Amino acid sequence: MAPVSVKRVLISESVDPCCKTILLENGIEVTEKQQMTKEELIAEIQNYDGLVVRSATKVTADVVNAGSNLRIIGRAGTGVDNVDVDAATKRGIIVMNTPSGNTISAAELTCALLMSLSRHIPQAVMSMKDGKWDRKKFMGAELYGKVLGIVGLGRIGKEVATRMQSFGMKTIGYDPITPSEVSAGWGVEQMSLEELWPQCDYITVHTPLMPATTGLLNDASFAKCKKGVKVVNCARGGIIDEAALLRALESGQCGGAGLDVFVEEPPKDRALVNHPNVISCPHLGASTKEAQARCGKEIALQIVDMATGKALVGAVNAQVLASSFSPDSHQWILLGESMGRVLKACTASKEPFSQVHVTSLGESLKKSTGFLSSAAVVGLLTEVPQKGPNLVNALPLAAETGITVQTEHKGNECEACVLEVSVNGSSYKAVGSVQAGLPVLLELNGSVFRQPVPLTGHLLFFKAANSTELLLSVTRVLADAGVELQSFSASTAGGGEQWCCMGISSLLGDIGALKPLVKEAAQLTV
Ligand SMILES: NC(=O)c1ccc[n+]([C@@H]2O[C@H](COP(=O)([O-])OP(=O)(O)OC[C@H]3O[C@@H](n4cnc5c(N)ncnc54)[C@H](O)[C@@H]3O)[C@@H](O)[C@H]2O)c1
Ligand SMILES: O=C(O)[C@H](O)COP(=O)(O)O
Repeated sequence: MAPVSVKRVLISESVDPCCKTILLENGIEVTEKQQMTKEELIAEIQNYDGLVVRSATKVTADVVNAGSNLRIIGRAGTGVDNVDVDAATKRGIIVMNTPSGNTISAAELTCALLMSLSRHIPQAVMSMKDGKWDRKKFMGAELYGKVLGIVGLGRIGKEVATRMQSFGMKTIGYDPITPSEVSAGWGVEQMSLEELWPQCDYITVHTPLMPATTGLLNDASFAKCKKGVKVVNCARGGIIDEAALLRALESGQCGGAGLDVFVEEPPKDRALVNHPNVISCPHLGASTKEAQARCGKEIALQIVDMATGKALVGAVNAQVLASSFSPDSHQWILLGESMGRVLKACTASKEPFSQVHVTSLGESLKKSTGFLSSAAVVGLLTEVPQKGPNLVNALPLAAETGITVQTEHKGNECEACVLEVSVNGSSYKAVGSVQAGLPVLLELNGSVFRQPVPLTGHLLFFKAANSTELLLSVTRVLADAGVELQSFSASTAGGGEQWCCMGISSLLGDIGALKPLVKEAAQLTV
């Protein structure tokens, strides 16, 4: 992928200073502005091509759309639920995060909340500060031998499990994606939620917030738990339904809750925070020097790597493009885009395409089918290079306009890209490759070029009856228009007609001058 130009970055939250230092060292201007209102952020964002946030900045569709120059939104941390990723994708903006930088810190806070719940440490501290010496009130229970249910066995869930096992807890869990054999390897027996709820003395949730996990612990699931179960949420507010939790605390069904996150942050409704059996923190899971240093450094390096075309790491909305950063992928991307543009120009019908089929051929292109199809769609949707969709938003935009894009890979001796499009029941096809480091067209609508056509500069394509006069007549039209002929390739003649392509010094002012000589003609710049 061509480097994504990032010259000015806005950091809108307290991110470790190493982030700014790394960006500055790599020639990227940095502005730090914290606690902006939504309106201030909308007014400010148009001046930047990069934005770095944590969880407090709400990067809504309004903010994304106001960022007319925005190319990258970097999340120095894990959750991207404060970023409208769909809106960013539609605008061709890459969203990236640093998901492992704060894993240990979030896991340690979870363990601290579990321990505090078992021994009422925060409540005892408050009572001491209040001048009391109350030894009876804070009778606790050992964690040793108790059952901890872990819902979500990803990075943090795993670290919590191994730490709490050292306290002698039995760890059971549920995760729809992490295989049971994998979690068994770190001591977590998996089971269905129905089986899990009644066994747990403690439950901790470590999933992302999404429709399937919103209200995962609700009135119905609390009812299935042991009376007095204690729960921890260090993931996202709303995974444990807050109203159901309050009801369970009041009835005693829930014996205590440790909360680091809330549906609304800071929470205006203080009922949970003020409940005597609730201990809470103001979203401190990632607030350690180490986690912040890691996340700040990682997001800065990821932005620099992307801006220099070295690698795309941590993208949450453009993973398919990660392989587009390999050294020789750039020419294949240019090929895909150019083939798209050629096919669009040389398609008799000017109706929008309904179906696009991209096939990559050759073992070395196995991982390139994703970005080749995005590149081809960019070419099909764009008249002028660099203006319009990019590799990030091409496929979502195609889907939005009703174009079906299919991709396929076939093992083959030669590397090539085959692009087929359908419009109004007719199909058009181009075949291209990269030869000697240059994108070339090999075949157009069934006509195979005798010499591969270099896809660069201004190109004039025409289809005409095979005749010796043709070339002379066309060059005369070019000369009359002051246009120089730079290269020429013709296809083998099929049915007496052939496709020809001329590299020309500039586009013809009026392509209509060729009409009496040819059956079809199109010119474009690639
Ligand atoms: N409190 C904090 O400051 C803090 C810090 C870091 C991360 N977090 C949050 O912690 C959560 C976990 O982070 P992580 O890095 O471990 O993420 P992760 O992606 O590594 O793990 C999440 C796991 O949840 C599982 N999952 C998805 N849907 C599920 C479902 N319906 N039921 C059960 N499991 C399901 C996934 O398969 C995955 O294994 C995220 O919400 C993240 O935003 C909070
Ligand atoms: O998802 C995360 O990384 C955590 O919730 C931390 O958020 P923060 O960076 O705002 O502390």
